[in-house]
Amino acid sequence: MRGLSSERAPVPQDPAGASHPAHPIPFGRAPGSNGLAAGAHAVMAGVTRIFGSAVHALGPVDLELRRGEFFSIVGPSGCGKSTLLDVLAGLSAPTDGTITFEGKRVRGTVPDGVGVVFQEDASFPWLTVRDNIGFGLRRAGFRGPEAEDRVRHAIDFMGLNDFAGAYPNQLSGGMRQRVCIARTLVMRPRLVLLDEPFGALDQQTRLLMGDELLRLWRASGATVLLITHALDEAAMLSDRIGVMSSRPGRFIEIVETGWPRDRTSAIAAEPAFGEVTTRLWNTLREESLKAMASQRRVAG
Ligand SMILES: Nc1ncnc2c1ncn2[C@@H]1O[C@H](COP(=O)(O)OP(=O)(O)OP(=O)(O)O)[C@@H](O)[C@H]1O
Repeated sequence: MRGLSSERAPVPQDPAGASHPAHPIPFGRAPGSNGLAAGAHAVMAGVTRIFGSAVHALGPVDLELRRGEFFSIVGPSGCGKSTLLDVLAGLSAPTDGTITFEGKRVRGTVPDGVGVVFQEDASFPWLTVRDNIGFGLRRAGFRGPEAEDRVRHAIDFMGLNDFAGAYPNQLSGGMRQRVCIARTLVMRPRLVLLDEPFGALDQQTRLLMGDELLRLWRASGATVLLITHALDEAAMLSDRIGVMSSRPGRFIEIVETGWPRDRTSAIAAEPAFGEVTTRLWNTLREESLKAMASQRRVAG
């Protein structure tokens, strides 16, 4: 296992070096099987987002996501994390700067190959688990045996076999979130953006879901960007963690964990895990105090 390393912005350039999964891939393809060279997968260059004339929410931000990596973002509340994700996904236009995904400019719409999972339970209450998971496929015109096969695999992979015909109100919060994740991943995105997907879950379920997310990440070969408030979650799951400043959010440190690709939540028992979380907290503490002080000024 490599040791912890950390650096201050700017973000380094490096090939992905992702290993190929040895088992079947229910949700996607092996890294590189789309014919694209390893390296930068998505790039934000000089990106800012200003709301109206007064709220400078983000940036300037430079970020290079490496193909197949698991990258998490932590930062003080209100620093612009969700704004960054929205802009990267093409859901919101940047005020300045450029975003590219697989070498193409992102403008106005979510590019083909990008999937987004939000914190709030986005399952459709009137559809069964099976139909929820197949929703995007049907909308994209996938029908017949291939679509059915993908949905069946997804249900199986997520351990939802006994609930395929159930409705969301018959499921636990963790299961509903699994349905939402499966619904995104069944589209086989090459870049998955997750905004606090486990925010509403209890600690135990979060840990289990984290392991599941790692399993999916390995199986799909996708690049993952996760936004989280939980430092231990970021430390446990990620290859790299970007720490953002208080608003307007910028990257003040990128921590590289050096975890092996086949890691699980058991990594939390390693001494190096404590080093990662301590480093994150040391950087974040000062920024969180700044954010709280400025919120107090606004309130007062
Ligand atoms: N549509 C909008 N119009 C005006 N201001 C906005 C809008 N969306 C976000 N903001 C502001 O931009 C700033 C960043 O918000 P954002 O939601 O990106 O932060 P965050 O880091 O994700 O917050 P949290 O950690 O609390 O979820 C905040 O001050 C927020 O009030």
